Amino acid sequence: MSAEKRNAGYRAAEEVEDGMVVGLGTGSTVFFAMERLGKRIAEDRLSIAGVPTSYQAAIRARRYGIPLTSLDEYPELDIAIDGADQVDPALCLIKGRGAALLREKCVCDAAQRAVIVVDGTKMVEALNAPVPVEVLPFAVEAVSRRLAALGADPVLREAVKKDGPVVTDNGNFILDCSFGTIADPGRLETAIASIPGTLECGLFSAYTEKITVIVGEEKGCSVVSLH
Ligand SMILES: O=C(CO)[C@H](O)[C@H](O)COP(=O)(O)O
Repeated sequence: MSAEKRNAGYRAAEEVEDGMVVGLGTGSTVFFAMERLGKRIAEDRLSIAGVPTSYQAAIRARRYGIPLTSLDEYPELDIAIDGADQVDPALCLIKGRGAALLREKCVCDAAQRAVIVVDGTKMVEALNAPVPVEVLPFAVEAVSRRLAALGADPVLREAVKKDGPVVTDNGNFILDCSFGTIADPGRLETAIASIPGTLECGLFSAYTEKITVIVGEEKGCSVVSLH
């Protein structure tokens, strides 16, 4: 599995050109892209700045020698590189296993292009994984009821190595919501977004035109886009 992830990440790093400002996603696959970018900075004098989507991404980027900046400094990014949990044939995504979906969506929205790095197990005919929803703790019960009315059975994500719920980098909770097979991701995303107290959900259905998916294979990778 890590060979596939490495191949996808390394290939994504080749999409980055000198002078670019790069959104840096969260997760094990995108870290390979960061590792490669760090190498290009050190060996090829690549000059870039990264906008990290989480504390974890920021820590990794620093370790690899990638200079960091912010979305305030650069509200428009040249490119974002990120992972995903599922990708459907229309290039709609489910993200958020790492609970970084809110900043990841801000960065994806701000980027001219989004390069999504996955292994082949993430490519599905229809999205059916639980959708993470970032929720204001104040409203968690009310939001939970509204999500249940949409057909989910929301589960408050529990932390590992900490008692109680996961608290995101933004101070919020995560509800993991299984909807079964999602027939219309855009419609569901809009319905979830309309619930007061919901910050974001892990459905990414509005960026299909600017997304390129790099699917890592045992040897090499394949590239999927709608254009
Ligand atoms: O959305 C994410 C974090 O919130 C990740 O990008 C997604 O979960 C993929 O992670 P990995 O590359 O480790 O499989």
